[in-house]
Amino acid sequence: MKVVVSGGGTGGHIYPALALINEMKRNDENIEFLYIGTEKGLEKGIVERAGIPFQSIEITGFKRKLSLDNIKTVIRFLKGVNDSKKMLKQFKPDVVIGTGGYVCGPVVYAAAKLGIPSIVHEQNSLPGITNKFLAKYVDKVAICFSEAEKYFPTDKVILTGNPRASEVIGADGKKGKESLGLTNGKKSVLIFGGSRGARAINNAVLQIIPALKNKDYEVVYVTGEVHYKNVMEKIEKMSSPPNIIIKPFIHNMPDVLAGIDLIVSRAGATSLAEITALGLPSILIPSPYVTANHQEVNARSLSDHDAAILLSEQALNGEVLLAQMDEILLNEQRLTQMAEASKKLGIPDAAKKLYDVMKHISK
Ligand SMILES: CC(=O)N[C@H]1[C@@H](OP(=O)(O)OP(=O)(O)OC[C@H]2O[C@@H](n3ccc(=O)[nH]c3=O)[C@H](O)[C@@H]2O)O[C@H](CO)[C@@H](O)[C@@H]1O
Repeated sequence: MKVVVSGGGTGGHIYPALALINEMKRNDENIEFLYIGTEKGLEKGIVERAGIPFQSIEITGFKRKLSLDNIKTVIRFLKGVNDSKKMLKQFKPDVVIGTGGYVCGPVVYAAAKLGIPSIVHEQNSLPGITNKFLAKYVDKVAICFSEAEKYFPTDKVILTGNPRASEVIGADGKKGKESLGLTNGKKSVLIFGGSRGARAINNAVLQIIPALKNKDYEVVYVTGEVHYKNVMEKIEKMSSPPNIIIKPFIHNMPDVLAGIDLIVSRAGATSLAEITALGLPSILIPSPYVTANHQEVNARSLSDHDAAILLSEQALNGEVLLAQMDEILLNEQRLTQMAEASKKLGIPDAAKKLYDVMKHISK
């Protein structure tokens, strides 16, 4: 089988694609892949690092308001469709999948127009503009939250979950802890702001660094690549306690997640799929800067079931964050209750489900 995968911009669209690729490779050793992304998104680095053949097209997203930029975007979209058609005709895939981000627009549209079986994977509970547009042309729309069902044609939509959930299930928590130098048998919390980091979360963490010194738990704090230098400059001026490990980005996230007891993060859909697959309690601070506030909807799907605490960015500060971390991490019963509630929401066999749909449409 030959498969084209396209998805990009941020980790939330790229890691599900790679998890699916891994699942397909495990089941079919003759399978061939081509990943189509952009040069500018995070996908180029992450996909090439994973050793998957990568080609790029140029594309930008639509502005919500009418503008000259939108005309340029339409021109770029049409050029993207043309370039994608050339790549598809050359590679001759049996099936094409888009996992989100602007780049999938021209790639999946081109596939549908060439009569190649196609599918989009929507990670969020509120779909993005690209997937809503593509739903008209593709054979299937795979979703991760039942809340997303109503936005797509009933005969096309199917709940598969997010393939990253399957990937983290098989991860090695002990290895993850060792890779960061965490102590075995000690509780730990991982704080990160999605795949790119979040300034608001960084500011709150900076306020509590001195207070963390007296805590009987360890903290892994991921700043996001672009914020790392700035955060470290501030941290160097205070004395950072030994129970905090600070990183710009974590490349072995499945193993790390499997070894952690509590998550503090944004509410990106792929992170949530990982958290629920492993049954991890979380404090979620949805990004208010995303389309239609979709991260809050994602977060509610966990907090409504007591699997997570939803903390708005407006209410976020160091004191509140520390109090909530203590409330969960220092109370074994609370930790267990939240972990169980989280686990119930996970779809650990998502990768297999999605692969089955792809095999079905490619025949
Ligand atoms: C600002 C924005 O538009 N964010 C969107 C983006 O978020 P974002 O890319 O932040 O997505 P998620 O939080 O869903 O996923 C992040 C992914 O990166 C991984 N990771 C993160 C940090 C790190 O150091 N190492 C690492 O490997 C996580 O394990 C996860 O697999 O895509 C999500 C999925 O469609 C959406 O729900 C988010 O709203």
